[in-house]
Amino acid sequence: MQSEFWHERWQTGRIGFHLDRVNPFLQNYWSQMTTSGKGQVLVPLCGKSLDMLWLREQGHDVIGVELSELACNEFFSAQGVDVSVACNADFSVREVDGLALWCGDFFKLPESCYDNVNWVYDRAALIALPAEMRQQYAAELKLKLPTGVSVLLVTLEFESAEGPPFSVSETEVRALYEGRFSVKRLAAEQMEGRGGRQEIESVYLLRDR
Ligand SMILES: C[S@@+](CC[C@H](N)C(=O)[O-])C[C@H]1O[C@@H](n2cnc3c(N)ncnc32)[C@H](O)[C@@H]1O
Repeated sequence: MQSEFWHERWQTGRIGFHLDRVNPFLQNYWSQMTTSGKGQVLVPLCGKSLDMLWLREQGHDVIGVELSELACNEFFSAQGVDVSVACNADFSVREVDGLALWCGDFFKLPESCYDNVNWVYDRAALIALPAEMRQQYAAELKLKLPTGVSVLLVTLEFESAEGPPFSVSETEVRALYEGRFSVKRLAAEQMEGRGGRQEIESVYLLRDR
């Protein structure tokens, strides 16, 4: 999936993936990720998701990573926050009150960004990528995340090979992550998706072994 595809989606406002509310799976299942206090949450391919605000409200520091400058600007302007932009490696970085948005290619994120990560929240990141990139994405996380990290992963399954979003089965989640994490499907809900097709939205808890 080329970055141009996503830039164009943001420029033309074709962002049907964006929710104007906090994802209910996050609210319902975050407590299963964390029993101990506050920490840092990495949100890969974050768009301008309100989920990051919710995580911040729980007292966590948040690092979002997003390709689109437009998305990053819209995230802060929607909150009426003026934010300055700094440069770091291949990224522009906006940071306010423990919430940092790193704007650039996730696959080029400096290793130091992983140093203090306690949890990862992935909603519509893995499923935004075609099969080969999903492997690279999971490999990146397995390699760079510090010991003890857990991941809350939200995926979609449906009868089509087209995407994004791409259908990702439980079998694939296990194949991608079981090398390092135990994988538990916490819930699955059937829903009507694009064009009325039947989709299953699942939430997984991945725990470092
Ligand atoms: C399907 S959207 C999901 C956004 C967000 N997680 C949400 O729940 O609304 C995928 C996002 O990933 C971004 N993206 C795609 N490839 C990326 C990459 N290589 N690095 C960083 N962001 C990327 C896109 O611009 C898009 O905003």
